[in-house]
Amino acid sequence: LLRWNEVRYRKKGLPPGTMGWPVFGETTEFLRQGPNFMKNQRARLEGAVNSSPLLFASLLMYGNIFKSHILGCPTIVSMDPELNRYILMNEGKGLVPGYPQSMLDILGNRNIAAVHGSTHKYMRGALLALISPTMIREQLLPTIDEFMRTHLSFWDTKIIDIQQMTKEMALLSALKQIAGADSCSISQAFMPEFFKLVLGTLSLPIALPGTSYRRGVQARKNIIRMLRQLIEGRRASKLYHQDMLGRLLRTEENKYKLTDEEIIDQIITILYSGYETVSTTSMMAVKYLHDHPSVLQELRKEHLAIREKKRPEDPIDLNDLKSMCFTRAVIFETSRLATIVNGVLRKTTKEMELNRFVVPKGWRIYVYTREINYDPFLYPDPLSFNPWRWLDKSLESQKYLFIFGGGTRQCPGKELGIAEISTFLHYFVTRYRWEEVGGDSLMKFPRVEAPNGLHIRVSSH
Ligand code: HEM
Repeated sequence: LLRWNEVRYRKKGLPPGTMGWPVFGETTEFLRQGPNFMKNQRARLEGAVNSSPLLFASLLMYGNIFKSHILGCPTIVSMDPELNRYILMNEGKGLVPGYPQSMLDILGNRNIAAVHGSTHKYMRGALLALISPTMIREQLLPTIDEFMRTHLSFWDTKIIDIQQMTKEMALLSALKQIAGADSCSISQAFMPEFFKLVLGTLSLPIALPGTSYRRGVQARKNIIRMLRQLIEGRRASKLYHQDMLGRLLRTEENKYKLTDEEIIDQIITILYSGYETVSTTSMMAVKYLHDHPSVLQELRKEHLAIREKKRPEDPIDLNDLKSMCFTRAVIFETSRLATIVNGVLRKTTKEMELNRFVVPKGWRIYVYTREINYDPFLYPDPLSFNPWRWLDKSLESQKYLFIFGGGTRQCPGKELGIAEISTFLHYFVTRYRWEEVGGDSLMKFPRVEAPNGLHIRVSSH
């Protein structure tokens, strides 16, 4: 079977690599070995090149790229920073998002990852209008501030699971930005449905009773029902709402006019894209700060200086946010060292040549960006947690920084996400001290997560 599968995918000019078993491919190895899977494949290729001068020459010239069969699809894995950049910058040449079917089914066909070309441009434009710098300054930041103050109340003298807390925080904060005061009435019913939706997107698309996929599809239906009710209520009441939904519904003041289906998928996009990224970065920042007291001390100094100039009830404003240089550095260093995003998925809409190798139509490309986060030339002593390195602003604009993706799909929520995590850290470090209860394990691949939670004992600062 192994041989048959190799023969089946034998085509002149494909990158080197093995295809594993029919159907399953090398998925088990990929998931079990994680980052080592990529390293092992590369080592195997390097071993093979000794017997093939041609392969040696092509690897030397065309970099780290191999073929495999993972997560149900023939896939090219690219670890080559230059090629990764090229792929991200050239969607128009037939390199479109290649996320799994379960994700597309559950997130909707107007979800940003499901649309290309002019529709993508339109949906992205509509999204950017909601989270522009002006919107952040005038509406989103005040909402985030108000939310964080309350969410972070009464944590002292308690043992909390910071993973659970940051997950709820990311979701409820986004929900409040979307639906304002109405979010309070729906949040309790919304939260469990949303968690089911997320699990469904990460599952195999098997619609049998009891599967995560089926539960995810059902959760999508329930979420659509809740959002439709909200939209109808808003239309009936005619009150002016200053939140994202209010803006989406006021077509007269909006350059981008969306149908109700598009509005719903746009809301699900915002909730889904910012959820795991913001929550996991916040959790890992808490973890790294705990393990590095000198960083925590510097961070706390920055936030206490901001608080000193304010009355307790004064919110964080854009000037405060801009002054949080060290906080921003902590967030970048956390994203880098924890590698919150290992890479992004693309697929080819036609056969093409990449780095002199043939990539057939419909193959996935795993733009694997993890390794670049540990490049000793870009980040000296790459395994140490050193936020100070980001105070040199040129690091944020270097061309191989893929923490927020790149090209036409670069994260539009980057500054919003940073604003949320910074506000969370502000109230967390100025109000509390904490220590880990201990014994919790952390998984780094395929997602960063603490399988049994990350428990900390919190006391007032
Ligand atoms: C620390 C937080 C965040 C990180 C690390 C992050 C990371 C990323 C990455 C790597 C991509 C590229 C995906 C791809 O190329 O396929 C992306 C895209 C995206 N992000 Fe974020 N993100 C963050 C926060 C947010 C937030 C708060 C939002 C909320 C609006 C958001 C909305 C999106 C959207 C809608 C896309 C798709 C853009 C498109 O396809 O045009 N992200 N993000």
